[in-house]
Order: sequence, then C-alpha cells, then structure tokens
Amino acid sequence: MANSNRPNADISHVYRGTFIHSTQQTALQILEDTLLGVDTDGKIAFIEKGAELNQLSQIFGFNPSEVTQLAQHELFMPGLVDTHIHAPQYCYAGTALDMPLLQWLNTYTFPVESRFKDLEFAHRVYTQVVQRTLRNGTTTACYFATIHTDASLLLGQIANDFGQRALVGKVCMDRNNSVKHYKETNQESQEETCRWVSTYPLVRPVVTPRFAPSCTGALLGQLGAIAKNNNLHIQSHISENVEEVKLVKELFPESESYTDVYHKYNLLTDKTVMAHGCYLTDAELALFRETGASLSHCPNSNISLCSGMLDVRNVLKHKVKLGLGTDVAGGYSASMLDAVRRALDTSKVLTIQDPEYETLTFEEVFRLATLGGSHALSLDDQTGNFEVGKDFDALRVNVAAAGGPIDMIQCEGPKVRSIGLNECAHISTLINKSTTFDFSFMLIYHHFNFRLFWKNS
Ligand SMILES: O=c1[nH]c(=O)c2nc[nH]c2[nH]1
Ligand SMILES: [Zn+2]
Repeated sequence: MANSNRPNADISHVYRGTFIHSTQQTALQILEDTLLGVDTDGKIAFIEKGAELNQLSQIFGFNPSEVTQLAQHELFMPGLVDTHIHAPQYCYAGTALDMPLLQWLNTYTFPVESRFKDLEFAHRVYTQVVQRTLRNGTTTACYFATIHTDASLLLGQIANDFGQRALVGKVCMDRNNSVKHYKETNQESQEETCRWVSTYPLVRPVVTPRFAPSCTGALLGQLGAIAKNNNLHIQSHISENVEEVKLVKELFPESESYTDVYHKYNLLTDKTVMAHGCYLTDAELALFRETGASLSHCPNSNISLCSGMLDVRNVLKHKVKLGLGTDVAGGYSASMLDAVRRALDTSKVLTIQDPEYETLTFEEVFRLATLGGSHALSLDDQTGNFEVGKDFDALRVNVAAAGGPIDMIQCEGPKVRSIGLNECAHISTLINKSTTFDFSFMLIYHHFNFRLFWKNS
C-alpha cells in the first residue's frame, strides 16, 4: 500500500471502479478495480487496488458496505480544465466567424462586450456559460470577462455559486480606436483592477491586459506591478495572427519580440497563461520556459478565425507548460471535448503538410485537457489528476446511458482497453462517453464542499 496515503483523514466517501487520468510520466493511465477515498474536505485520502478493501477500511475507519461501486460501463476521469474562454462572447458563439482577428474584434466582439455594463444582461449570459461549461465537464475555467468590474464580479459570484473552480479576469484596455466607447482611461483601468483584485475573496482574480495592441505600455507596466505586488495570475493573448504580430512590432518598436513586450512589463511569470502563440519563435518559447509562463492552445479559434496552427510538438519540446482552451467565441464550441478533437485535427494537418511531423496522440491531448491545463494555470497542486492530497475533482461518466450517443457493441476477441474519439467505436470510448454529458453524466466536484451536480440532466 502506498505510504503517501493519509491515514488520519476523516473519510466521507469511498468509490470503487475504473479511474483514468494522466501523470507526468504516463499520458493516460487506466486504473481498473481501484478504490479512492475522499476526506471530509473533499480531498483524495487514498487510491489503492480494490483487493485492499478490508485493510483500507480498518486503517481509515469506513464501512466496506458503504463503498460506492461504479457500474461496468462507468468510469471516473478528472474534471476538464478550460485554460482560456471569454464568458461574454458565449452569447454569440457559433456566429460571426467570417473575419480575421483584428476586424472580428472591431466588428463583433467589442460592440457585444460593451453591453455587459448592463448587469441584468451579464447575469443571464454568465449563468448560461457557467452552466453550459459545467455540463460539458469543465470543472475549472480561466475566464476573460469585460472591462466592467461589477459584471466581472458577478461572473465570479455565479461560478462560485455553481461550484466551478474559476479564475476570472476583468479585461483591461486603454487603447481602442475602432469602438471608442469600449475602453477605459489608463487611470480607470488601474483603479478598477485594484478594486477587482481586492473585492473578490472566493474566485481567483486574474490580471488581464486584453493583448498588447489594446494597452499602452504605461498600462502594461502598471498591471505587471499590480500582479507582482499581489502575487496574482496573469492572462492575455499572444501571437495569434500574422497581422497582429506585425501591429505589435509597430506599436512597440523598442521590443525585440511580442514576448519581449510582455516580459519587459513583468507580465511573464510562472502564474501567466497566454492564449495562442501560433507564431512564437524558438527564442520566445525559450523565454516562456525561463519565466515559467504557460500557453493555452485554442485550436477551434485558430482555425475558425483563420489565425494559424500551433506547433504543439515544438512547444512541448521547449518544455513550456501547455493547456487547452475553447476560446469562445473565436472558438465556436464551449466544450473541451471539442478542443481535444480540434487539437488532434490541427496536429494531423501539420503531419499532412510534413509527413515527418510527429502527430500528437489522443493520450497526449487528453493530458493537455486535464493535467496540462491545471499545470498551465498553476493549479496542479489542487486538480488535474487523481493524486492523494488533491481535490477529488472528477467526472463520473456512464457510457451506457439510455438515449446516449454511444452504441455498445459486443464483440469477440481481445478486450480493447483504450479510450479514443470515435463516436462509432466498437468499445465505448472515453471521449465518446463525454459527449453523453448532457444525457447521462454526473459531475462530482469537491471544491468547497462535497457536491453532486446534474445527474441525468
Ligand atoms: O481570440 C481572441 N479573442 C479575443 O477576444 C481577443 N482579444 C484580443 N485578442 C483576442 N483573440
Ligand atoms: Zn481569447
């Protein structure tokens, strides 16, 4: 029995069945007939083989008859981590994808985001995006809100009330020549960011310069200082599209690169997550590695806005922390399952272009959507996989749910012990299972308390 267990823990729940997750060493580990104990704080107290039941029940003082046994077609996987999503943009997700980034922002995004001054409207959209992402299995989300502090506070409150682990950023921008009413003065942006970070005790506030083109150097510097003085997370966008990279060169001629702009203003730290990074050079990736900053790969958005394709293999080679993001509404789907599929598609397109290119495996992308995301957000001490001491932040997936999209097909021959993407696979596969979320799925999330959500919602 592993000596990392916590025998003094008060056990509130014990589960027995199949658990799948990633570790640093193994992209996908399938643990069959496994026992997992959760303490009264919602933390994992032990993970052991089913055969150890009697011994564990004595050590931890629980009754073996109270163990929850998963059915044959069920499993637990870690909650999905969306490292980059714009909550206000959920209201137009799936539309308005007919322009490249900078024109898209001016034409659609800024006018829509300016409406979030209206708290009633914000409440409606934010409730929907939190409910939808939870139903899709996203137990941790790193949100961009808008420039409006009160509406951003509301998003944090809503995520907290629904039990989603959320990092939320009040967007900062003191530069916007196209939609003039959707920007702040430098002073407002600074003062409102300070109000934002000091008001919210429950949800982690993130310092959020929208991206270099919408902030003056002065504001970037002030935000870097606020983050440093309060030890806060930072999020922004970087090197998403060619025109944007060119614009940054023009706006910040003194900087060596786009990455250097953020670095100069102390915005690259081990609590920074930057979305996209499609056009980062090796030298810029080395700077990410050096500073501990991470990237959020948002493949749906990159394709939908015709921005580019991230070379994930190269990012991993540079040992830069990497998670996946939906980037709603540049990405049209609020599902991390979709992000997994698009990440694989992009990797395969890179292989089509260059047959020598080492395509990502499904297992590697599963890890990006779970452990990789928690690592990218510096939350890997709390979530991302099933390790003793972490929160039991899990999805209980039932592939055989009545009315679900998966057909269970009995077949002769060797038992297939794998998970994958294909909705028509012989053996039900994990990612297929996750598409049953709306039908069958029970989300168990021990964040603040033990809670159970959406059984057969
Ligand atoms: O995909 C994106 N969505 C946005 O809202 C945004 N703002 C700056 N850069 C951005 N990229
Ligand atoms: Zn974005």
